[in-house]
Amino acid sequence: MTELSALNGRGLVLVGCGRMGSALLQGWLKQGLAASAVHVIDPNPRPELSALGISVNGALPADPAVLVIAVKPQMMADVLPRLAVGESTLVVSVAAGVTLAAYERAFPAAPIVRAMPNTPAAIGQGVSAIIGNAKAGAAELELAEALMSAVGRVVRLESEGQMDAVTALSGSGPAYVFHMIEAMAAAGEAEGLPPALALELARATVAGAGALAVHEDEDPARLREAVTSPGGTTAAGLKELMDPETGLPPLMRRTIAAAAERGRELGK
Ligand SMILES: NC(=O)C1=CN([C@@H]2O[C@H](COP(=O)(O)OP(=O)(O)OC[C@H]3O[C@@H](n4cnc5c(N)ncnc54)[C@H](OP(=O)(O)O)[C@@H]3O)[C@@H](O)[C@H]2O)C=CC1
Ligand SMILES: O=C(O)[C@@H]1CCC=N1
Repeated sequence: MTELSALNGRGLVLVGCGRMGSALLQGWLKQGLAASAVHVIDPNPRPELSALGISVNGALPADPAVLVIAVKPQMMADVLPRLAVGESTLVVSVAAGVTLAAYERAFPAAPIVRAMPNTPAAIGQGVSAIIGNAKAGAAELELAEALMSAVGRVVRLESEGQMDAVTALSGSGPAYVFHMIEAMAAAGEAEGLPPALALELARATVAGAGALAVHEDEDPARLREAVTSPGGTTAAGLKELMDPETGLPPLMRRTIAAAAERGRELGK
């Protein structure tokens, strides 16, 4: 695995240091990237960046090792024409929707990797999918993997065509889970629980179930069955939740289809 300290000589430029950019940056600094090697471009940078010794909105290195783009897709038309890198800089973008072809028009010589992380990256528990363009060889993909591994696990995609579905599933997915916590808590309240207790139980249940789901990669269907006593409470609840017409499967299908479609629109 590539060590991020290897970037300290030529440096890394981060364009957009909002929620995702700053989560990534924290991970990189923990993994040995020197603050003095980081150059952030952001219109409203957090004051602590300069205090850490990071260059903020200053002169950029002529030939950085990596250029990371973490601005909103809608900003891309403004941002890309202002940036220029050559063949020896790896471009990594985490933006939803925006295609490798769009980055290739801006950086025709560069190896380019699209990455799709998610917000658990902020605590090192994200999952990112990556896909590179034709100029991104094994070394560049390994470097992109090292960058995204700093904030969680990484999967490599077989084709860029999978990226909108990935974005809809794992990129947006934490929001669905947070909404499930909200919905479970509201339902607990409706059954008579005090709001704070309902929220505590919902949050702890999702956290515990999530931890169990990744523990030894257990099959979620088996985990579900282990909760479900024949003729018991879970079976009664799941009869509603798993209803093929009105339950979670068709709702999740529509949810992820809508998110993927939005990714395709953002890429146009
Ligand atoms: N949030 C998420 O869960 C995920 C987001 N992403 C992707 O990450 C990207 C960033 O999203 P997120 O971090 O949530 O958004 P944020 O709005 O939190 O971050 C974007 C940052 O870019 C800054 N910015 C705006 N214009 C420019 C510019 N011209 N040059 C440099 N920086 C600029 C913004 O500043 P200001 O706020 O002052 O405008 C902000 O700090 C998006 O493309 C999104 O698709 C990917 C996976 C998950
Ligand atoms: O909502 C969005 O567009 C971004 C991409 C995935 C998560 N957040």
